[in-house]
Formats: sequence, structure tokens, C-alpha cells
Amino acid sequence: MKIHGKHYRTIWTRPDETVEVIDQIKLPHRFETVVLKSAEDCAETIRNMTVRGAPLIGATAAYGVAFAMKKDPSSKALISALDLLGSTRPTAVNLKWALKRMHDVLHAKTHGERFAEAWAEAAAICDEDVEVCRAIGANGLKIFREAAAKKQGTLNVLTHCNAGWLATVDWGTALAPIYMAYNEGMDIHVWVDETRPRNQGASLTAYELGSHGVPHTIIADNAGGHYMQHGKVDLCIVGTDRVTRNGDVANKIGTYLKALAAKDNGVPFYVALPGSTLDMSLAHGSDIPIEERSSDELLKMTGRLPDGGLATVEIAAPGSPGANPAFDVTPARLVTALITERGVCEASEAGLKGLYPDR
Ligand SMILES: CSC[C@@H](O)[C@@H](O)C(=O)COP(=O)(O)O
Repeated sequence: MKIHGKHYRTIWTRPDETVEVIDQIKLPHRFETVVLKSAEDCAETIRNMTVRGAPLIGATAAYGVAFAMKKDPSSKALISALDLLGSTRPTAVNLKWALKRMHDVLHAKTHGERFAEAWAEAAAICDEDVEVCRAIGANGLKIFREAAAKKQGTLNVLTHCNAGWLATVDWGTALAPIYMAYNEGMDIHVWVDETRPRNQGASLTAYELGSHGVPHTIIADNAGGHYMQHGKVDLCIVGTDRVTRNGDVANKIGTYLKALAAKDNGVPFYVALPGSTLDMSLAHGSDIPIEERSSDELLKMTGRLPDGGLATVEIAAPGSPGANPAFDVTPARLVTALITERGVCEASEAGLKGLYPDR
């Protein structure tokens, strides 16, 4: 997508065989990039959320494996890189998916072949992610068109967290249909949940939509139900970090509450995902490991000062402890449909098997 008129992916290679990523901790205040040169760089970048979003975490980890193979192409080094990168964030299954794919390609290769093969495979993961997200967008667009045809005026869409191009390599998952609808001239407006505690909605989704010109309004996380009750939300669409065999959906904390409010108000609730987010090995969402992050993310906030500088301030009662689960699970029964690169299906084992008989 474009920033200041220039097309960017979220991750790209440089001629000196390093990798550059957009620093998502600095957004929306500053557009800066970070150069990654090692598996350790990639692991830290994922852990501290310089890059985040399920598909982008997987893509970054793939380059981490490639860096490890450049330094030491032994099988021992391969296993230790997979362990290092695999331990960074537990919930998004795209990380495990990408690391397994790297392992499957590399384990039978000679030491001399490993770096080149790893670099090419990481690039393939990135290129495929772009096409997969484009296909998710096209499949979601059909749903948006149907919804728009049923009403007069603006189509109001609510989204939670950031499942846009910043969370993927390009396009995004939940935001891809929004971009496509906007690009074809649809009268569309997006309610952007701020997404406490890290504010991925207010910081990243709003930044993306604003850069592209898509009309949007940031709302407090607690406001979505109110707008649904007042007929101001035509559909919800979110991304996901892991979908289990029965169609349960892990996504950013607060997604579940939006799905409950949507059900109560008869608002369709869609989840957009690439096949790399599917975990058919788990029967239920309750089996998904939920990342617990530092309570500092909840008890402090970083923002822009009037002079443009950044400052972190404490916002809670001094001494009060905080708890910070980063994701929750939305049961399949609250999901209207899953939107994938292969089409749209019911959030159920039968629905998923219909689209992914190979999984
Ligand atoms: C296409 S991204 C889908 C999800 O990864 C996204 O909704 C999300 O929850 C991101 O969480 P984050 O903690 O910012 O990595």
C-alpha cells in the first residue's frame, strides 16, 4: 500500500542480503524502518512488536531462519533458530506455520544449499501472502457488495485491532475487502476500535485507512455495542491469529465482546483469514495458548506531545497491578462466516474441510 505516494510492503529485502521492516512501534507518529541482519534481530523484532500481525510475524520469522543459515548452515543451528523464533509469540499460528515450512524445505538440503534455499523460501512466503490477501479481499468484496446493495447510503463497517496491510505483507486480511470496496467507489465508512491496551486500531488501522483515504472514525473499544444498537454498524470484520478445527477464532483481546454485541443486534460478524492461520490440529479455541503480555502495556501509554516528541506516561492508580491477556477466543457460533483466500465458509469443521480438504 502507499505511504506518501510511495508503494511499500511491510517487509522487503535489501541488496546486501539484509531485510528492512516498517517500525510499527513508532507509528502513527513517525514512519521509520528498521534493518534486520540476524535471527536474533528477527526474534526481538517480533517479540517487542516492531512487527506484529499474524502473517507478518510468520514472514519475519522465515527471514530469521534464513539469517541463521547464512551464519551457520548446520542442522543444530537450524533447530536452534526454529526454537528461538518459535518462542517469540505463542498465539498466532502463522509463526509455527512459517517455521515448519522453512524446516520442511531446509532439513534435506546440503549445508551449501541452505542459505539460498531459505532466502528464496522466505521471499516466496512473502509473495504468496500478498496474493492470498488479495484473494481474501476479492472474496470479502462480494459480501460487501451484497451488504451495500441492501441499503441506501454509506456502508458502515466495524473492525477491531489491525488486520490491514501492516499486519501482513500487503493488503491485509480484514481490511483487504475494505480497500477494494473503497477503490471501486463504494460509499464506505469504518468504525475503528481503538484496541486497548496497545491501540493497534487507533494507531495502525486509522493510519492505514487515513493514508489510503478511506473514511473512518476511531471509537473507544466500549462504543461498538452502542453503535450496533443504534443501527450504525452494517457488518463487523476482523482478522485472526488462529482458527481451530471447529471454527473458533482467536483474535486481539476484545474481539469476543464485539462478536457478542453483534449477535445480540443481528449484525453479521465476519472473520478474514489466510490458510496459514488455520490450526486443524486443535479441536477447540480453548486449546489455543493465549499470550499474556506485560501489564506496563495497560498501565502506561505512549503518545505525541504538542512539540512532536513522544512521551510515555502512567495512567493508572500508583501501585495497582494489571493483567494483560493479548487475545481472546470468539466461539464459532458467533461468527457469521469465515472469509479465506479459497472462498467463504461456515465457521465449522465441515465448512473448513470443504475449503481445505488438504488440511
Ligand atoms: C491479519 S492480522 C490478524 C491478527 O493478527 C490481528 O487481528 C491481531 O490480533 C494482531 O495482534 P498483534 O498483537 O498486534 O500482533
